[in-house]
Amino acid sequence: MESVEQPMIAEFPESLQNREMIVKVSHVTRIYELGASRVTALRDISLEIPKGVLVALKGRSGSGKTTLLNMIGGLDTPTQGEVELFGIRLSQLDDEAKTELRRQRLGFVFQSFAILPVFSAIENVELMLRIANIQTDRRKLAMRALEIVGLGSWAHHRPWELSGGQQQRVAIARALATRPELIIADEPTGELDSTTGRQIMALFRFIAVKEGITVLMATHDPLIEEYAHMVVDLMDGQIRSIRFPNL
Ligand SMILES: Nc1ncnc2c1ncn2[C@@H]1O[C@H](COP(=O)(O)OP(=O)(O)OP(=O)(O)O)[C@@H](O)[C@H]1O
Repeated sequence: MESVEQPMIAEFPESLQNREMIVKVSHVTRIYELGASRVTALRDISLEIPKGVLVALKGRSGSGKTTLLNMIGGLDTPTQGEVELFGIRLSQLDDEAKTELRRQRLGFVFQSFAILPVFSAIENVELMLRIANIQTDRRKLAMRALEIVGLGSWAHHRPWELSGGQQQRVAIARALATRPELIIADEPTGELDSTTGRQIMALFRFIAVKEGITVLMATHDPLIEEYAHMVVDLMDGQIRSIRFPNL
């Protein structure tokens, strides 16, 4: 495979230069061993992500987006290199500490919504607060998260009474409710039509700007160019460019 010269760290525009960097990826390589064959999913990636921005990870299928999200979310371990979240080196944490860090400081949103059909919208959100071991005010916190995503009046509806876009909003409220510092979203608009997809991207931008929560989303969707503060283009496991289209 042709080797390209990667931008090491983005040259941040002035408005981001004094922000806290909440994610630091340093020279990360991830090689999957499948019997005798080896797949290099990420190759010497370095990247810094500032607080309070919407970051899009773009690239064709197989370019390494999900692998990089898994590294940053502490769900997988680099073959080489280091990931730091909030100044903590993930390599220094055992599995239990990583799980705790995820529960307390990260939120996850997936393409398939993954909300539970037997529970109402608010019960789905409260369940996450219970998992995060939050003992008090769960109903209030869940309602606030549903209000942020514009579903305050749908709190007691069950998923089958909601549209796909509304179900994804419940999933976003669930990720928001614990007040994470970083939300990681893998193709969150992949199952939505383009109008609904746009609304979800605008919502993520709103969450980044108004709530100060960094949102890192992997997407194929070209509409993200209109919403993301920072766009990282991946190709064959390497960063091809880092851009700042909407600051
Ligand atoms: N568990 C695994 N075992 C072996 N190879 C893997 C594994 N996960 C990913 N890969 C390979 O690593 C490369 C990057 O995959 P990855 O899923 O990160 O790409 P992606 O950009 O997220 O793709 P998509 O847009 O289709 O989700 C691909 O060649 C893929 O086949």
